[in-house]
Amino acid sequence: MSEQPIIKIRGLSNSFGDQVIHQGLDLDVRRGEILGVVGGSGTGKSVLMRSVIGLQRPTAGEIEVLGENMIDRSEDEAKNIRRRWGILFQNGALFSTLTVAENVEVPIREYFPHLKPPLLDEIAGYKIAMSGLPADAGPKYPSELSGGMRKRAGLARALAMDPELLFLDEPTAGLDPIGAAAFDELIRSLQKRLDLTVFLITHDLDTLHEICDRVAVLADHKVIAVGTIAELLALDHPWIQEYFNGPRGRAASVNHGEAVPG
Ligand SMILES: Nc1ncnc2c1ncn2[C@@H]1O[C@H](COP(=O)(O)OP(=O)(O)OP(=O)(O)O)[C@@H](O)[C@H]1O
Repeated sequence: MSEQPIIKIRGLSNSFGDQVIHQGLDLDVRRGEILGVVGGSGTGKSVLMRSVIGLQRPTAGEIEVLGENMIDRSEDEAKNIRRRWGILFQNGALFSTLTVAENVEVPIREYFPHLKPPLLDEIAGYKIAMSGLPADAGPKYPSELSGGMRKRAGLARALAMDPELLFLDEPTAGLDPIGAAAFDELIRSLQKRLDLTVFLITHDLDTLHEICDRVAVLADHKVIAVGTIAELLALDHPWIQEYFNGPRGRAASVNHGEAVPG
């Protein structure tokens, strides 16, 4: 794993009216890692992700993604960077009037408008299979799929353009524990196979233990700590201790065979 950050955030501030969300937030995401982002509800995890992908204009700060400055880019420049990442939004954000295959084809058509259906279908079929969906999922509409299958369809679309970077917003939310564990496994295996860097917002302690290389903690308007779970546990911050060392945190540690302090 290289030390060169694939996402570099410095001095990021975001506010809505009087409500300060981020102030002076710094964060590096290293190439090839799965970085988990955690924090209490409303601490601004989604706003952080939206800032990085250019959907939220920060009030101050610098954001570099894949070596490119993300602030004040022209639409053409932004489009060129966007094709290098994939995003799985919390609810899957699939177009309900398109089939799964058509959903996967949306970004491909945007960048390669001249590709003909046989090739488009072939690429979509490949991404659908890669996401662990059966081949017969392609012609189905999102409403015909289970929640877990919809997530996989969203993932297939996120992978459509062979991204280097994947943004996942609470990918296991709403899945049963077995479905969530299977989805974790899928993310880990895809990350290895495709050499992806993953920015992953989650509340799921099992996901953090199972697949995250490092975890960034949002509190007090910034990233207060980033490291492995063992490194975070060594810190004396009340939220971190409560989160990882509370009853659920301890159960997750035990389930993953880690030593639980005191
Ligand atoms: N477009 C917006 N306009 C005004 N306020 C917003 C906007 N987007 C987010 N907020 C506010 O910013 C705060 C942070 O929101 P965000 O969704 O990033 O939190 P979060 O950490 O992802 O929370 P959760 O864990 O509950 O999903 C919230 O108080 C939210 O209401």
